Amino acid sequence: MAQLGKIPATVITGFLGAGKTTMIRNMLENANGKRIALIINEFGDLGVDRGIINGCGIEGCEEDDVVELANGCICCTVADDFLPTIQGLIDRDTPPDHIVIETSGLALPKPLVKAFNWPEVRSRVTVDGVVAVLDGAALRDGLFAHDHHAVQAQREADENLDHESPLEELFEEQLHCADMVVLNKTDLLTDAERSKVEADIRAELKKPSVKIIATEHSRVENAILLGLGAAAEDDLDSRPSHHDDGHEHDHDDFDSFVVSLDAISDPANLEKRLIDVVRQFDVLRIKGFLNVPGKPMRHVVQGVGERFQRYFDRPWADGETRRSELVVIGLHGLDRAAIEAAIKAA
Ligand SMILES: Nc1nc2c(ncn2[C@@H]2O[C@H](COP(=O)(O)OP(=O)(O)OP(=O)(O)O)[C@@H](O)[C@H]2O)c(=O)[nH]1
Repeated sequence: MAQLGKIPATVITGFLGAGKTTMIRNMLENANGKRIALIINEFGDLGVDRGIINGCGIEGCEEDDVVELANGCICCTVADDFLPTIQGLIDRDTPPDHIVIETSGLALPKPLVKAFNWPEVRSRVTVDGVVAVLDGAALRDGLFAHDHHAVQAQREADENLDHESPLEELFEEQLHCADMVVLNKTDLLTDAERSKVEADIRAELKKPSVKIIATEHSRVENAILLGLGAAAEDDLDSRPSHHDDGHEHDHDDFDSFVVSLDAISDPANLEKRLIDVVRQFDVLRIKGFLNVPGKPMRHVVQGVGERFQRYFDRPWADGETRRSELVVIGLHGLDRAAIEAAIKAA
């Protein structure tokens, strides 16, 4: 048993807003004393996901068990950022029982799995499994279609679709690298839609052994999620990638920036403007926090495409500056000035 004594690491991939952070929160809430360290690969320079996890108040979830990678792309920062981070975790006096890595929704998973073959890491950690979280509602809406002929035909028929979007490719990378697929947001699907989406995913998967688990709010038992024993770092060949020829992906495919706002007294009105922004520009995801005057709690905003959620998540801490900040993530070439103006328009 080559894996004996190694710390298992689970890599969680999935497109923007699929439900990765939600899954991690569930996992921490049900850790049952297992010490789980989290490595979060944020896209953009505002640690929103960290904020959501740290604000959770989950017992046993210690502040220093959450480590954030500074740069948005793991595959380019493996040596400078990721390896030292993982080394730091395993060199602790009490190393974690399990390491969970949430990749940015736009990251390629395979270079990350490859990084576990780095000598000092390989001897101590194994990739227990790669889990792909998928947004069932987005798939139903055909946002990441698998039928390339249809997509191509659609592109040719529609002048607005002339650019070769890298999104399908990224989506395939995540599926092909996965040991388990979590089909999330099934509350938004009918039974027939769910069967269709599952069949589409099954057709795209390369390994018949990969299980597809349908979930609402990313609820999967830890016993199912953790302990897959995949040793993915030894099994790279079964995970085909568009980038296996060494061709680097183009980091300019995506943009992200932070918009700082004044206090927001009417979040519902702001949401309307955000939906307009998503409709007008190539924006994929908007998320962040708002300072609502007169409210003791921080207000979270989460947008995936045109679907927005808002809620008060926790009280502002003593000494914490009450701020309103949103991260906007989209395809390269976002018109930042126009988007900022549209968001701020009274
Ligand atoms: N209706 C519905 N909403 C969900 C479900 N799972 C998650 N959401 C919502 O979808 C939004 C995105 O969820 P997250 O868990 O932040 O997604 P993520 O994959 O971490 O997103 P990124 O960090 O942007 O990549 C949040 O508003 C969630 O509350 C689900 O099963 N059904």
